[in-house]
Amino acid sequence: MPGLTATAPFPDDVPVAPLVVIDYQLLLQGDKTEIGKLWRAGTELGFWYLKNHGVEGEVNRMFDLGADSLDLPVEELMKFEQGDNGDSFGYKARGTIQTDANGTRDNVEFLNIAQDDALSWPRPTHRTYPSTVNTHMKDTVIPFVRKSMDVNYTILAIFERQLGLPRGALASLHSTEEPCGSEARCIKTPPNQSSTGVGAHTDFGTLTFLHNRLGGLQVMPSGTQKWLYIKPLFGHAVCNVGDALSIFSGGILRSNVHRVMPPPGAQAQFERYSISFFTRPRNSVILRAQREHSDMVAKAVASAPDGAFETGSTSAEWISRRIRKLRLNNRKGPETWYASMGTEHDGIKRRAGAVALAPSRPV
Ligand SMILES: O=C(O)CCC(=O)C(=O)O
Ligand SMILES: [Fe+2]
Repeated sequence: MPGLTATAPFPDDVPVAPLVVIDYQLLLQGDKTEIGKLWRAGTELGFWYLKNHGVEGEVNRMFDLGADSLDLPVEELMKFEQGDNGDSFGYKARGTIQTDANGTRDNVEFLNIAQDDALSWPRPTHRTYPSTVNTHMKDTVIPFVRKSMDVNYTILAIFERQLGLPRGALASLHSTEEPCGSEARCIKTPPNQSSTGVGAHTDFGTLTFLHNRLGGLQVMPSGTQKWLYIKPLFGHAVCNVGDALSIFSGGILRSNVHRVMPPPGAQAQFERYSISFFTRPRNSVILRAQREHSDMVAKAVASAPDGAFETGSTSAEWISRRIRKLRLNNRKGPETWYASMGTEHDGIKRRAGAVALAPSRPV
């Protein structure tokens, strides 16, 4: 199926980000060198590849499910549209969100399936989904969600230890006893685009587990003004830290700015799909540094500007604000775009600066 397999090679003449490769099996074995590599990746770029994660089969099935679902007639998909109130779950139609401060329309569509709806299936916790999702909930979505949760919780437990937090301090903020914003996502970008797919952003939540076959994802390393492609590597996931985890850690872990551009070179002529899983905190968790529980986090907060990492916002409010402000129907001017921004942008860390705020352009 076009876009589902890499039908053209990733070009070798575009700038590429030097992500480290982390071996998930070594993490599970408690390998100290691998844990050290993960810690450096989490605190420096905030992105890394993950190999041997054991979710390859489920990911393949999610690519098929995503393509089948986003091939449904748009009138059918529109019955599940996320709307303008800041809800994430459901279908996001093309052209409904802005990709920069000028209000440039996006060209991607996606389907978000709540972790809670997968776990409570067949009873919906949040909402219902298109028929393709229902048909494959048991054999595809639920196994993908469960395995992705295991991967992200394993990484979270490592960061918890490395940050000097007591056992369970981060895990308890992500327990399933309360609804949360965690979700699986399939994104589809049409072929031969010249404009931005997903504008510069940080991820809203804790950890992202992403699967790409075509290029297009770009990251801007901190202290630079350069967008670098993340080259898809066969069987390797791309993982990254989101805002919530950056805030919990007092900024020690980095939630880096990234965006999705058309696939580079000959890959541009194909439809692009991506599959991701976002772990996010329980809805009522307040996004603030966990400084009472860790000297390392307390120290990081002490050296940051007053009030940094005290958002006063619950996880649910944080996500809802950011999605609401992205929707073009809610746009009042450039300030609506700025209000959609997360930790790299809104003054909590002041790292990426004005560059990430500028309209996105292909490199
Ligand atoms: O499609 C991709 O490669 C990444 C998408 C992304 O950054 C997101 O959905 O948050
Ligand atoms: Fe993202």
